[in-house]
Amino acid sequence: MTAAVEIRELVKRYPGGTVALDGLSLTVPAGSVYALVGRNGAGKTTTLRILMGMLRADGGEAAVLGHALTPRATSRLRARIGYAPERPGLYPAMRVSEVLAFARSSYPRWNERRTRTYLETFDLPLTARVRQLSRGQLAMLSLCLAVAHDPQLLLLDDPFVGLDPVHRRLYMQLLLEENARFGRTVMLSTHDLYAASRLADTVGLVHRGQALRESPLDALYETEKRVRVTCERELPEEQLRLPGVRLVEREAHGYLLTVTASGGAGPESVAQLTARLGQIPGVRVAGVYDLDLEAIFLSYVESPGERTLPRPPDQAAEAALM
Ligand SMILES: Nc1ncnc2c1ncn2[C@@H]1O[C@H](COP(=O)(O)OP(=O)(O)OP(=O)(O)O)[C@@H](O)[C@H]1O
Repeated sequence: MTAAVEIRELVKRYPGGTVALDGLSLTVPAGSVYALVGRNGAGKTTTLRILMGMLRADGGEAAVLGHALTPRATSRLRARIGYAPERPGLYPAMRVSEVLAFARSSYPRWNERRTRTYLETFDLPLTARVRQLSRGQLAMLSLCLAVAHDPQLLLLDDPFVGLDPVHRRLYMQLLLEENARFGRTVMLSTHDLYAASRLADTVGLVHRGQALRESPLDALYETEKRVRVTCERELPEEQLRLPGVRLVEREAHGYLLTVTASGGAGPESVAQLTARLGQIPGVRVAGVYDLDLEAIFLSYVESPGERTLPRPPDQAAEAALM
């Protein structure tokens, strides 16, 4: 089996008309740590809930651990999936020990020793009540619950929210260990692009219910670059828009280009693309720069109007209107 999750052309419409998924296709390789990233409302939670069988898609197909997602399959698959939802729905009055006992009764397999070790690692007292737990502590308890039954696949929805940097690092170490030692595939949605870049080997960028880009992280760094060009004379922007050039920004002595190599009809490598740019009369390539995951993310999903804050109302103009 090569894919732990395979999603093809998935569509989900909510009552009221919101199209949350608009033909989403993704492949999560078995054994990978896969980060699903995207803006608020991109469709990440919807995707994970469909994979858990908590929501029905309106179109398309999905397969989890080699099984097509039918209502019968999902109830059986749940024993093989560890799910940590965005907002864990635990009874506030229950103690941590009671939550564990309740969850244990639902699974034939349960690794009590490891669960206890994780609780200790996270300093989670068994006697605390759910309502006394902070947001970060709830996230950690949620992970303990998700891994306790030795699942093959972990689906974690925004797991780092509320974690302090020390706990976030511990949490990431545990995930990497779960992945490396026990071969669990981890698919997580997150806005924490630092964590995603440290953890994930594959990234899926979802935008408005569609996959904008899906790639191994190494390949993403290799193919997404910024190129600074200087121009001897005034040059229309359009001349720089070669295949593979996604964004063109004006600078003092030229332009800053955001480029993607190997993109469809684009060039095969960044070197080829810069060579072609250098052949444009009057253009000199001054430098090629790496991008981190956040910069890559922003270059795909940020619209130009969002880069500047709205201007405060002009008081003089307002006064003149009164
Ligand atoms: N129960 C619902 N009823 C109606 N619309 C919904 C419902 N749940 C989600 N949506 C809408 O579907 C879209 C996708 O939501 P979803 O929660 O999947 O996004 P997300 O990528 O997880 O966002 P975030 O990063 O903010 O958690 C959004 O426009 C959201 O408002």
